[in-house]
Amino acid sequence: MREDGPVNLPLANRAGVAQAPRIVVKIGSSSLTAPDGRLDLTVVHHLVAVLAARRAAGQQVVLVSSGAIAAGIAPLGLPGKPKDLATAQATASVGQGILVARYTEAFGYHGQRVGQVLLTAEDLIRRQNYANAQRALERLLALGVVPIVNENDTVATDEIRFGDNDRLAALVSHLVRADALVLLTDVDGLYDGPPSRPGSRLVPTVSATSDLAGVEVTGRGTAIGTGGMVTKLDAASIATGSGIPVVLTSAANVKPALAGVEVGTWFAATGHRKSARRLWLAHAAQVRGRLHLDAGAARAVTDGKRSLLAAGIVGLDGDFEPGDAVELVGPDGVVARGLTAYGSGELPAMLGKSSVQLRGSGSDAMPRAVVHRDDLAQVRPRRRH
Ligand SMILES: Nc1ncnc2c1ncn2[C@@H]1O[C@H](COP(=O)(O)OP(=O)(O)O)[C@@H](O)[C@H]1O
Ligand SMILES: N[C@@H](CCC(=O)OP(=O)(O)O)C(=O)O
Repeated sequence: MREDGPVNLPLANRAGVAQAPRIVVKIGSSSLTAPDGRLDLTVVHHLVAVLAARRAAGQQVVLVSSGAIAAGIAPLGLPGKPKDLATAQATASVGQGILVARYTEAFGYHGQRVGQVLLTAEDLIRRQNYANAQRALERLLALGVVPIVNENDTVATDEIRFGDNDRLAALVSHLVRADALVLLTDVDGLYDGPPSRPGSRLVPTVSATSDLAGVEVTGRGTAIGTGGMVTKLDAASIATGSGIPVVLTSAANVKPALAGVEVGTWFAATGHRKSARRLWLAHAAQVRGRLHLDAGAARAVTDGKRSLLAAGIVGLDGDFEPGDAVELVGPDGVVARGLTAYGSGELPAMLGKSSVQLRGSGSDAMPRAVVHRDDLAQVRPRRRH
């Protein structure tokens, strides 16, 4: 297993993708769906031929594939993508089997095996589940198998769904310590405005968040896709922020993209690998409540990366227990997420009190920080869908 600790330097450019030992490739529903709404087998066969060639060349590949709902629509005779959760779950249940059967056949044609891995957001929140998923994926890769990952749509509930597979792909890239993430969609890259608008231009490289200033993205994708470009930029930010560069391009460009040719948009790695725990906290944790901070406390947990003390908390909402994930909200909005040391029952009596006052009140011999800095993850302002 790729253990925590020193890792290879992030790939410096697209050319490195061709030699990267381990890559995650994500394909969206919009690319896998033919105009009549059915699974487009031409796309599946083209994708598989390219991935199988990479495998044969020694590269380890994890495929995150959407398309379960799309593949279930025609067999169930539905008019389009279901709107209610229960029908979407049922459609995904029918479609996922079909999808994996097609991948199994297609990879089988190239003499390769696949393994289905269905994950829920919970699997990336709970340490035990995370470790299990990591172990299973590592073993699949060691056995030469191509893991095919999707969200476990049939059991995922509305509250804690990824919904789109872009963020799931970014978190899986972190989970398997991939060297690069390749996001395949129905446009050949990120444009500075809606691609359908005349005059919009391809953005070839994003090296820092400032390169996105002036780029207009929408959350509207195709009728079958979810999240549009917004979730892809979120995914790119999760991956690059933890040291994994991203190539975003069309499914038609998969071959040149994996060969390291200059296609699509390259998002350079901007950060270093984070602990899995911080990444869960920032991007996957199910939040049980909110702590409202005064300006000084908001600054201390962001700029100073200090622990949150009761003295800086002015209010709270939600019903949470010690150890639950909560959002920390400053005067200008959410600044961080963290694991609280106190539940919503005992916190109100502590608000605004200094550690000395709390010691005097006898509640705790040595009051702890409400959120210790090791249990804090900063949240970057999120784009609106
Ligand atoms: N600035 C932009 N650059 C590129 N595509 C964009 C932009 N803004 C919105 N989009 C839309 O995002 C869509 C891709 O998202 P989506 O349909 O959710 O794909 P997928 O199913 O691959 O996840 C494209 O069809 C495109 O129209
Ligand atoms: N898990 C869902 C994917 C949802 C979805 O549409 O994702 P995406 O096309 O990646 O935006 C499915 O397989 O249908």
